[in-house]
Amino acid sequence: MKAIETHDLSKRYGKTEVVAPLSLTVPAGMVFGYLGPNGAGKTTTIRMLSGVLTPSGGTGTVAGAPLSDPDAVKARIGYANQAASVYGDLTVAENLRFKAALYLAPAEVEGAVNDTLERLSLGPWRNYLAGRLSGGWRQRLSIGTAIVHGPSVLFLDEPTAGLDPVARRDLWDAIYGLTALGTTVFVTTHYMDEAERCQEVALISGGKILAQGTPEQLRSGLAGVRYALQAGDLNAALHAARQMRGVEGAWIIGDEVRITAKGREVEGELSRLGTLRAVPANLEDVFVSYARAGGRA
Ligand SMILES: Nc1ncnc2c1ncn2[C@@H]1O[C@H](COP(=O)(O)OP(=O)(O)OP(=O)(O)O)[C@@H](O)[C@H]1O
Repeated sequence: MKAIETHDLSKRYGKTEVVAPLSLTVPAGMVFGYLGPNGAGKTTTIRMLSGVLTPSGGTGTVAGAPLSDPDAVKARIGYANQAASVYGDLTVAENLRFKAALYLAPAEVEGAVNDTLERLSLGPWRNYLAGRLSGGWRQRLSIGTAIVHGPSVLFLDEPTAGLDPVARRDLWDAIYGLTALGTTVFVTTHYMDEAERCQEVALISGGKILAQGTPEQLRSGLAGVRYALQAGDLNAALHAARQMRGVEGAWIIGDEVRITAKGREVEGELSRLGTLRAVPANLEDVFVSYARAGGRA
């Protein structure tokens, strides 16, 4: 079953096409990553798919509801963004109850609140003021308010922005937990390590999808070879590598120079600069490669 399906969905402001005709299919029950640089059109796409922004063209269905019926879409989806929209002067349970009461019959509210507390491990914080929660737990509550009415598709717009690495990891565990009951999670992120955790990703740039597939499919489909180079003078090694024919790109990561080359011919020349080893491609390599091919380095 498809959780999201669009045909040529687009958005323009005046003459500027912010989202080019987008035909996207997201299977139900997975964590789907929407990955792209600032201004790529991620938030605009999410807002159209959530029924809060009217598309300029195209059609689509989300959780079985047509985008032409935004109220039906809104009733079936949840939406949380990086701003962690919760009321600081209400407790965790009160925040959930407030949101649930907007959508559910009075008799259903308390059960929905308790389910949500359990699904997100928020039980111990039930009577805590939301304003006193740490950033990670506040964001978790924000996700709770987005799922308390039982949507089958959840949109998360950069949910981990500004969180520390431990809070990010914990939040991702919670996001995964949501798919256990069949919720589809459509999440945007800038972080490549988070994209690796998605079951499927779409890479977008300039409002267009550059590639879509599982992280493994995208990595294995990449041309060229990649190396990590250790050298005494990293800057000198970086500049020397960049001068070589056959080297497509080089940059410093930590205490190594990471190099993308067209093929293995350049290996001998590179190994004269320091200790060289071949390394597997990651999603960042995939993204850079597609962005270059699309004319946007
Ligand atoms: N209301 C608007 N009027 C005109 N242009 C807009 C409007 N909203 C967004 N844009 C432009 O559309 C483009 C895409 O914006 P969008 O917020 O969707 O990108 P994004 O991928 O979510 O970026 P970020 O990662 O920075 O949040 C940007 O160039 C932005 O300036």
